[in-house]
Amino acid sequence: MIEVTGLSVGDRLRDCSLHVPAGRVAALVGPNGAGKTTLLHTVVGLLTPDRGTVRTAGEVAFVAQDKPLYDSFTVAETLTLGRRLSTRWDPALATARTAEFGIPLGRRIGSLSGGQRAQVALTLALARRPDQLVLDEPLANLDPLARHEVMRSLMTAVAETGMGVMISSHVVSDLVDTCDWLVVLNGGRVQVSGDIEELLAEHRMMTGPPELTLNAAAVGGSRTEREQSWLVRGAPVADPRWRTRTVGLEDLVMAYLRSPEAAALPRPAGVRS
Ligand SMILES: Nc1ncnc2c1ncn2[C@@H]1O[C@H](COP(=O)(O)OP(=O)(O)OP(=O)(O)O)[C@@H](O)[C@H]1O
Repeated sequence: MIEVTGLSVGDRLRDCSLHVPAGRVAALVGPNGAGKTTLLHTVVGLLTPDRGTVRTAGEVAFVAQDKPLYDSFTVAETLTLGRRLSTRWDPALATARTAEFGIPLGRRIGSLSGGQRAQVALTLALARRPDQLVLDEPLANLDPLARHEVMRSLMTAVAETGMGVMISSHVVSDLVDTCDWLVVLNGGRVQVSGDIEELLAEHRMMTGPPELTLNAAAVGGSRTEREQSWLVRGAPVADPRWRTRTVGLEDLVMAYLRSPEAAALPRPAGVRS
């Protein structure tokens, strides 16, 4: 569970509120400089906000964007350090994961591939048996195969433990199959926070001839000489001259990012039952 209320950090985060229920796998998406890292650092306690509060339940493990590990340590030494720093350390999980990914315990961290380094960083976090895992761009700089492997192994861990995850990424397609909660951050503000299935069910794309007036709550749209298309939140428009189609996660995220003033937040603000 992550509950953020009225959070402000300089002009990097402005009055952010969101509530991710326990056990959810939340995607945190937004353009460069949106404030994703700042939000995650505040959630895990690395940054003190100017205003607002953060609540998390249980043990929180964080994997930072640059996956800080000691290059001169071997994998075994890295795991030993992890064990010394955690009271909940699961040695069997740590050894099984490194074996599963074919990472030799005697190898120095500095000589690992990007994918192996990501898996060691993830292993260090998972072996602490967290209730909430927070990952800042864990897939950055990884090739498509390694991205898939990291996400697959993460989802296996989630299925086994029921822990909550918040994972930031620029690439929505990496998260489509794995996340069930969406947070869109744009210009330091939370634009969207909600259950992905519910969000997709309550939005639709409406396309119609250019002269029609749309009587619905539109997030954003586009217009050509021949037609106009709008992402609409709420009930579909009854007029049969409008064609309606369901939206995917990428359509939804892009529409909100293009309309920074639009928002899809739970009622009452920031709190879900
Ligand atoms: N230590 C800092 N002090 C002041 N401003 C900062 C600091 N770190 C980042 N910023 C600024 O805060 C804004 C948000 O940065 P942040 O790294 O949180 O965004 P982000 O969404 O994670 O971006 P990216 O996707 O590029 O990693 C940016 O404008 C950045 O330049």
